[in-house]
Amino acid sequence: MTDLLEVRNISKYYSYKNGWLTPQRVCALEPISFSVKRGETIAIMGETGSGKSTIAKLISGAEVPSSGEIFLNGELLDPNNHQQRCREIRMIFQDSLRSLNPQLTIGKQLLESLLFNTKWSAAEQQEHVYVTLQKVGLLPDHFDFYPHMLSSGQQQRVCIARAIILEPQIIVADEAFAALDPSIRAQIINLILDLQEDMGISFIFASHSPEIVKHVADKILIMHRGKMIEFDSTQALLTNPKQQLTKMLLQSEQLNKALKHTTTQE
Ligand SMILES: Nc1ncnc2c1ncn2[C@@H]1O[C@H](COP(=O)(O)OP(=O)(O)OP(=O)(O)O)[C@@H](O)[C@H]1O
Repeated sequence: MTDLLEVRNISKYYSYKNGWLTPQRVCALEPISFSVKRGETIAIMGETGSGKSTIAKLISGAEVPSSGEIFLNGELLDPNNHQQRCREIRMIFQDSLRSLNPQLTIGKQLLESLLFNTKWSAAEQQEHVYVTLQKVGLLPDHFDFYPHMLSSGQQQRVCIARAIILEPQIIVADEAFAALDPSIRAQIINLILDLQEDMGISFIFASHSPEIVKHVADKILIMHRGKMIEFDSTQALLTNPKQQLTKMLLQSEQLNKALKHTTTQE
């Protein structure tokens, strides 16, 4: 497998004003570098506030890095070229279900990306939406449904349809499936694995769930207070973690919840 994505020394600082004081600078992410191969799945784990979402937003182009560069197939990605980024790298957000417009039918919402990013005829666009609905396990009839007419699992399938409709090379998901019922979550994860196999998409996802990470990820990146403290294959981190935090994050869901609780109390 060749490197599809290369992240080189990207960092993120936020500035915010605190009353009349001089602006404060927060380091959300210290410079990190890693690469992702075609078809590979990378999980990002870490406590709350460790920088997982920041990495997801920088890769998807939702935020501009303070330093560093990102290369796709060896080509430098321009942080301000949103059209290039949104074709090749798609993001599924934490509150993806709320990102569906309640006033537009599913078909119209899926057509939007095609209108802005392709020169296809209306008939070609419509046909592509039907094919995409089918790929995520929905029916052509769902084209005319409004979001409230679908179950949460079906709505999540629509979010995945929206992510794959432009046939991207990478999907970035930020805790996108955490709110789903466990049985639906399992179906959605399996759907993503099937799509990944069919379409050769690389998948980068932030997650607090060791169960999902162990099931899905080829490699795991461990974050702690804005720093990458470990990055290795899932197997290597399960059998020989170098950091105590890695061990704890990969232990059971219950221990993980306890860890999350103690870190938020700090
Ligand atoms: N827009 C912002 N302005 C100021 N600080 C921010 C901003 N976004 C994130 N941060 C800070 O950057 C750090 C990393 O945040 P980030 O959201 O990446 O963490 P996370 O690991 O994704 O957390 P969670 O698991 O809760 O989603 C935190 O200290 C956060 O408060």
